[in-house]
Amino acid sequence: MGFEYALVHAKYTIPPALVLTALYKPLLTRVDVYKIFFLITVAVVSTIPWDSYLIRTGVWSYPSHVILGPKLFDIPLEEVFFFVIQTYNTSLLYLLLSKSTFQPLYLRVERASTHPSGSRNPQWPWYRRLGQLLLLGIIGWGWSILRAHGPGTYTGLILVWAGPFLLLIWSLAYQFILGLPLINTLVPIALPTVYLWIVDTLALRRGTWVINAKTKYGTYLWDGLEIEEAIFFLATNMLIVCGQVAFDNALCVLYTFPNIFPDPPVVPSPLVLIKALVASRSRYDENRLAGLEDAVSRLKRKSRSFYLASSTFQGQIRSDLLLLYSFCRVADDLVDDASSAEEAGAWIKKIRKFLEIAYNGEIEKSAVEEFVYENFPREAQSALLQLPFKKLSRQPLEDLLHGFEMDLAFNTSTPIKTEEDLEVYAQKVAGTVAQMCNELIFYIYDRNRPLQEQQSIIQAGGSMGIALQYVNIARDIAVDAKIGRVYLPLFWLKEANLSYDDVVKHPTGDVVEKMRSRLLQKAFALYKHSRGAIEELPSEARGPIRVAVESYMEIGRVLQQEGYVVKAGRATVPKARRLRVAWSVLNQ
Ligand SMILES: CC(C)=CCC/C(C)=C/CC/C(C)=C/CC/C(C)=C/[C@@H]1[C@@H](COP(=O)(O)OP(=O)(O)O)[C@]1(C)CC/C=C(\C)CC/C=C(\C)CCC=C(C)C
Repeated sequence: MGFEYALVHAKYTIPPALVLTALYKPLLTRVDVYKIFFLITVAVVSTIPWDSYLIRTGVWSYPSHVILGPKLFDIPLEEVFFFVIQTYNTSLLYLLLSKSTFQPLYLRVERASTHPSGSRNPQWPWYRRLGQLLLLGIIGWGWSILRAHGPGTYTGLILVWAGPFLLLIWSLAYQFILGLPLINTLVPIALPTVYLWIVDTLALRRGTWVINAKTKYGTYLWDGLEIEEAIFFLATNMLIVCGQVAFDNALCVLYTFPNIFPDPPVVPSPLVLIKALVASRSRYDENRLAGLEDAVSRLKRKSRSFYLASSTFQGQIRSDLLLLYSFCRVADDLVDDASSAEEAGAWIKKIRKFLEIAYNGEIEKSAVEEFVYENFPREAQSALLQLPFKKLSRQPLEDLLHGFEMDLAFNTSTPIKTEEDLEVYAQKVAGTVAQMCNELIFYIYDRNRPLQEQQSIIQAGGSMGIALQYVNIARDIAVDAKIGRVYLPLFWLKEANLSYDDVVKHPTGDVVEKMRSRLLQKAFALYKHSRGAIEELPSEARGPIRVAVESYMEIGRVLQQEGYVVKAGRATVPKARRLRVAWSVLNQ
């Protein structure tokens, strides 16, 4: 009995596990736990028979003075623990590096050239076949050197064992394996592989495990690292990362295409995942993918706070919030960028008509599409058509349009005379947005929560939306003045002996600053009053909603400091500060 092998874990595998756990913990979801657990189970179950065979046939061995003693099918427990901890570490690294990637963008439609829409991505099936041929070749070569019972035995055993798993994963998930950014695939394979090569070099030198001289080539990658060991760690990390990628590929198909999977579960069974992976790629909805692509690029261009927050959401809710943002942004821009009040009014009318037909269960989808294609500019169409209106009630959307109508009234009168008017306006343009975010969250994660509980949380969300809108107004006093708008209540201006036009002409100075602080005070009071409700949301949404709210409220905190940085007339939160805020609220 000895502690040598156990010490390898104490020194080299457990410390990175602890660091990775601490780093990923604030982002961990139920699906992540499921994924890690699933892969560890597959890794342990598939490696035990193989490893046990290697030990029983003497390909490698462990001197009795380096292990604790207990064994499972002749495999020392330390070795079984190795399968668990390696899978855990590599999986966590993959999850960390993949968090910000919006994976549905890497799904590709594949259609036969006979399909009316023509041949999309005709190269993909070729990539699949090429990869399959390569892997079959590797398996065949492994088999031939294994059968020769010579120095290629250990290499052959690795290839014949790992090859078929890789072939299966490749055949199901080659699109993702090829398409995802290398930081999501190559890096989580390469980093742990090189690390384990170094650990292995040290272990082999100390004799913690020993490879039989007759079944190895005797070739070294570097001094002390047998080529077989190098291949083994590379192959196992490839299996873990490709397994994670395949899992994510399945989740993406499941959550992205309501035409194939109308109501997917949050934590799907392995059978459902397989169904998603084998679903024909010709059934992927191209319009849906284009809509998501538009939504991501719109969010990236227009809102740094919500873009950061969106990367902390996972799965279905991330797509739905992106699509909701896209809709709100497009509607707001159509109205804001109109060349006259009449044109803006006409856009509101058309959006209202769109809602009317989209929510009318008796009108065919094709008729709704036709209406949008005929009435809206090309770049706005996907934002309207992809709105997840089945998960949203109609009233907040209608209220949002009322809010836009209040904006239009600036052309004829001053719609915000009192603090109450300001609150009504903020409720319409932002309270409604918060309501819709929360409706989506409850629909996806907690549909069965008693309606009364949902309502009280949604109401608190509405107040939070108002707080965010106050921050928005406080930030944009000068920007709004440039287009002739003042959202500060007329009553406040009169108290300070200012007229509406005074502020339009001079939106700076001590008096305006005082009003800005007054508005921010109101914003922070509402924020403090409603932030507790975030902790009542389903667990998956709490951290990300904190990020969304806090990174926007941080603009308010910046505005309260002297000498804040202004870009394009607006106070901005430096990127490092935004990241710090996000990290700290995720860790709460
Ligand atoms: C994470 C993620 C992708 C969230 C998406 C949130 C979303 C759908 C935002 C829509 C934004 C939008 C364009 C709305 C149109 C009306 C409008 C302009 C509202 C103002 C937003 C400011 O956006 P921005 O700074 O880009 O706008 P301009 O520069 O003025 O053009 C608003 C200030 C409203 C934002 C309000 C929310 C996102 C609601 C936040 C509250 C919650 C999420 C609920 C909190 C929950 C509880 C229980 C308290």
